[in-house]
Amino acid sequence: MGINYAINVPATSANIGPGFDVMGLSLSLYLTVNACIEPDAQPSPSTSNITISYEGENSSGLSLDPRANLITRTALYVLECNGLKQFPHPTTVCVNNRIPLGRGLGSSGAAVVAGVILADAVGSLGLTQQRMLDYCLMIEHHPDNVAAALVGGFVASYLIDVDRSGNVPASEADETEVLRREREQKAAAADENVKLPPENIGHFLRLGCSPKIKAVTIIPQFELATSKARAALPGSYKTHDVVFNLQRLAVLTTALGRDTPDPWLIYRAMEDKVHQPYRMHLIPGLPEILKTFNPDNTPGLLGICLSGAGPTILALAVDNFDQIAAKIRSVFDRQPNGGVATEYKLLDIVSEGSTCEKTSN
Ligand SMILES: Nc1ncnc2c1ncn2[C@@H]1O[C@H](COP(=O)(O)OP(=O)(O)OP(=O)(O)O)[C@@H](O)[C@H]1O
Ligand SMILES: N[C@@H](CCO)C(=O)O
Repeated sequence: MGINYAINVPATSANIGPGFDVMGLSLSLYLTVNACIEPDAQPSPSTSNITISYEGENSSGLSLDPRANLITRTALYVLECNGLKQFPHPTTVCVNNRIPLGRGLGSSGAAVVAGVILADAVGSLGLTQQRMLDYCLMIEHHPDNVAAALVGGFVASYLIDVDRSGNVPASEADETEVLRREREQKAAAADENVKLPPENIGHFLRLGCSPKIKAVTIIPQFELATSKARAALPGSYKTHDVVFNLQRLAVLTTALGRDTPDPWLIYRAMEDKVHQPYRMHLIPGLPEILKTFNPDNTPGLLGICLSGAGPTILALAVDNFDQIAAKIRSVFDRQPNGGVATEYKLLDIVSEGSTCEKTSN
């Protein structure tokens, strides 16, 4: 007899053009984590009592060490914050991940959300959604992906400006994710005192999104680490560029929710001067894609942008999905040195966020 938890977390596309670190859309592509514990399971002194298996995207490249794997490492952090040193003994965790890694579809955000929900489930912590978001934000320092993955739909979010580490200056929020992960791993290995997240760090609002809109995602077959794409951004911006984005973002928050989406209104509202211009050199074909396709020459298209930190291209559309995908892919095909191989996924924007279903057998 065991208790099973089936956790489902959607992929997400962050930014949606001007909403850098603000906006996220949840998409019909999932990370699934099945966890099984015995009903009378007890905390165990050793991490070896948890078994992890993984199938799906990049199945050979991820660590199955519970202290290194992002899902279980996050779960351990949340358990430790709540006075539980380990997973219950024995715990088996089976991960099935359909979200490509390092492509701008929120794979790390989904892993972090799954880890928080996993801890909540196996530790019977009773965390509210708001508290879960606090934990997520201690790991993934920008709220756009995790908020959308947690609550679903078209989501705007902001962070309260606090020192999330409890003892590290807030400026470390800007360290690269690779460095941050190294620091967190060292801290975990040294079994330092675990810092509880401050309460209510992240705030979000679900916005309207017309059910007619689908996400055409063109996924280049190379990874781009978010840390690398963030390192390409400048330290300061011209007022004109910030105003350019603010104007568009304000319009975008409402434009996607209209019953009949206005293609040119959305197309212009998805332009950006804060992150995409600085990431062009990392994604061959991106400049041409953003410059070439518009609602006049590409019927059905509403708007086009880099998905998250890239390299995936997100085209929001109401019709002619396959034709739009073919046009974007052809730009990647024509890139020098044999082109850039891509995959195409037509995804729904899902209004349901993460779920956790409990069953006994
Ligand atoms: N299911 C998973 N299990 C364990 N680790 C994962 C999982 N998914 C992602 N990761 C970790 O997150 C890394 C990718 O994170 P990164 O932030 O670079 O890209 P992304 O989240 O896919 O893109 P974006 O943040 O732009 O949407 C992977 O290399 C891996 O270390
Ligand atoms: N807002 C983030 C999303 C990627 O996780 C970025 O563009 O860097």
